[in-house]
Amino acid sequence: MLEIKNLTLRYGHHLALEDVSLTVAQGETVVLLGANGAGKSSLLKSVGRLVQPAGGDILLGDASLLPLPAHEIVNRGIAIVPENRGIFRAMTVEENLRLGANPARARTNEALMRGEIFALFPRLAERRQQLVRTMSGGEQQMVAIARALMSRPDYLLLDEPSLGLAPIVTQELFAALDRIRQTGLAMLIVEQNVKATLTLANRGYVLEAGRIIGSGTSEQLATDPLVQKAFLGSAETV
Ligand SMILES: Nc1ncnc2c1ncn2[C@@H]1O[C@H](COP(=O)(O)OP(=O)(O)OP(=O)(O)O)[C@@H](O)[C@H]1O
Repeated sequence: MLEIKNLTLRYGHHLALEDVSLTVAQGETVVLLGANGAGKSSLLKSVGRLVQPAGGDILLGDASLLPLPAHEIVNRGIAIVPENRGIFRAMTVEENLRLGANPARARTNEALMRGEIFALFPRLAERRQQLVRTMSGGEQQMVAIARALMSRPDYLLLDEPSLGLAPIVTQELFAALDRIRQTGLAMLIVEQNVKATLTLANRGYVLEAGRIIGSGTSEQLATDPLVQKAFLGSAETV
C-alpha cells in the first residue's frame, strides 16, 4: 500500500499541503479531485521526491520514501507521469520507451514489456519510429504513460492526463487507462475530467486549498452535492 500520512508542504510561507492523508492499495484506482492550485501536483511531486515536505510521511508498505532520492522512487515501483508529460520530444516513440526501461527493475523484461505496452496502446505500435514532437497531444500523452509503464511500476501516478486533449482523444485515453487498470496496476489520478475519472476509479479524495475536505467511493463522490457543485457543474445526480 502507498500511504500519505499527515503530509505538510510549504513553499516559503505558502502552505501548499496541510495534514494530508490518503492511501492507495495495490490494484486500486484512486482519484484526487481539486480545483486549480489546490495542491494536487504538489502531492504527486512529494511522492516523487521532487519537493521536500515539512512534516508527515510517505510510506510504501512499512518503508518511508522520504529518505530516498528521486531516482530511487521508480526502482521501488512508483512511476509518475507529470503534467508536462516528461517525454523526449526529439526522440522516437521507441527511443522514449527504451529510456523508460532504464531503471534496474525494468531491464530484464524490456522486450516483453514493450509488447504488452503496444497491445495497450495499438496506436503507438503503428507509430513506433515517429518523432514524438510530430505527434498529437493525445498520442504524446500515451507515449508518456507508456514510458512510465516501461519501468514495470506497481503504482502509476498521473497528473491531469487529459489536460488539453479533445473530448474524443480523452475518451481514447480513458479507454487505455481502463485497460491498464484491468492489468491490476494501482493508479492515483489527478484529474479535472471528473466524470470520466469517477467512472474509472474505485475511490477518491477532494483536496481544497491544501486540505482533504472529503473522500468516498466513486459513487458517493459522484452524488455528493459539494463535488457536483464544484466539479460537475450541476446539482443533479450524475
Ligand atoms: N515551486 C513553487 N513555489 C511557490 N509556490 C508554489 C510552487 N509550486 C506550487 N506553488 C503553489 O502551491 C499551490 C499548489 O500548487 P499545485 O501546483 O500543487 O496545485 P494543483 O492543484 O496541482 O493546481 P493545478 O491544477 O493548477 O496544476 C499553488 O498556490 C501554487 O501557486
